[in-house]
Amino acid sequence: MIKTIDISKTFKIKNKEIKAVDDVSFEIERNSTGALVGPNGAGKTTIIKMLSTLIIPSSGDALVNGYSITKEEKKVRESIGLVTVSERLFYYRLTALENLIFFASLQNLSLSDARKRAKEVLEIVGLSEWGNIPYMKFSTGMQRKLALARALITDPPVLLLDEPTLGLDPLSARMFRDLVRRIGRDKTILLTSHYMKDIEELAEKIILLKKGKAIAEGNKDNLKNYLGKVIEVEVNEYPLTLGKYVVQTSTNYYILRIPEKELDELKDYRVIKEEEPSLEDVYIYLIGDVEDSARLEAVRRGGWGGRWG
Ligand SMILES: Nc1ncnc2c1ncn2[C@@H]1O[C@H](COP(=O)(O)OP(=O)(O)OP(=O)(O)O)[C@@H](O)[C@H]1O
Repeated sequence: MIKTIDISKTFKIKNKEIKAVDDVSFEIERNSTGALVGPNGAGKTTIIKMLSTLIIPSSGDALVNGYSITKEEKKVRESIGLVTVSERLFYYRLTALENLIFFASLQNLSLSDARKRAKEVLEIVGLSEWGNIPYMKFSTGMQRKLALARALITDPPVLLLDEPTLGLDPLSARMFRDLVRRIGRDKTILLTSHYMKDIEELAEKIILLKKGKAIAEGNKDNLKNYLGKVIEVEVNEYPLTLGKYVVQTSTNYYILRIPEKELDELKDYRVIKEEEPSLEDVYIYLIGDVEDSARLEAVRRGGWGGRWG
């Protein structure tokens, strides 16, 4: 189980304070998978870092596998496996197996036990045949699987995965998701991702973050029901506030994919189709804001003209 209780983190750079995480509370039940979703800078990685005891919260606390991240750091570390993409996780010249044996031996395993466990985790992630290949020859997909293998060495009850499919091609990402699903049956997992496919397929609970705050939470059906139907419409003009719903721009018309409940914001429109919402629709509705719309519009048009404001 993972439970955050009014957790906050403020970074100070010179005289400026950045509230990266602002009073966030959520719970991921034991042996289920949760996902933190939100734009760049929303605070996802900061939460993962606090849960893995790499940084200390400014206030609040969290329980990981029942242990407090502020009072029982050692127990928390023993309970988690962490997969991130931002650091150099392995020795480039060592083989996959040598790397894993090295990390397993750091867990107080004898050399023969470390070797045994390294082979087991390689097998779990489907890299057995590649054990004797140096890490530097690994593709991004293989590197990510090896990172997962490393996180599994101690068979931790909790896995924290920070953007685990970043940079993977669609097939590798699909295989990685399948692996996470298989491993996740008896683990509590919290992941972050910008890919709605990851969230759609893996997360039983979704926490939407924006500017450090949790702005919505639920399973995908709750969130989709909350949004209601989406309608694709063709319009000649639209108010700036609806810019985030534009999916296609032509010389003399726009196509918007807009929640039904916001349709009356439009003056004239021609309905193209009506659909159940996707998670991406929910994300755009809850996360995209007016500043984003203005930015998007500027990029589309290469300027600032031709719309209501
Ligand atoms: N060590 C740090 N020192 C100062 N500011 C930081 C530090 N780490 C993160 N921040 C700031 O905190 C905010 C949240 O960052 P964080 O990396 O948690 O966002 P994120 O949601 O993971 O974004 P991304 O999707 O880009 O990975 C950002 O404004 C970031 O610049």
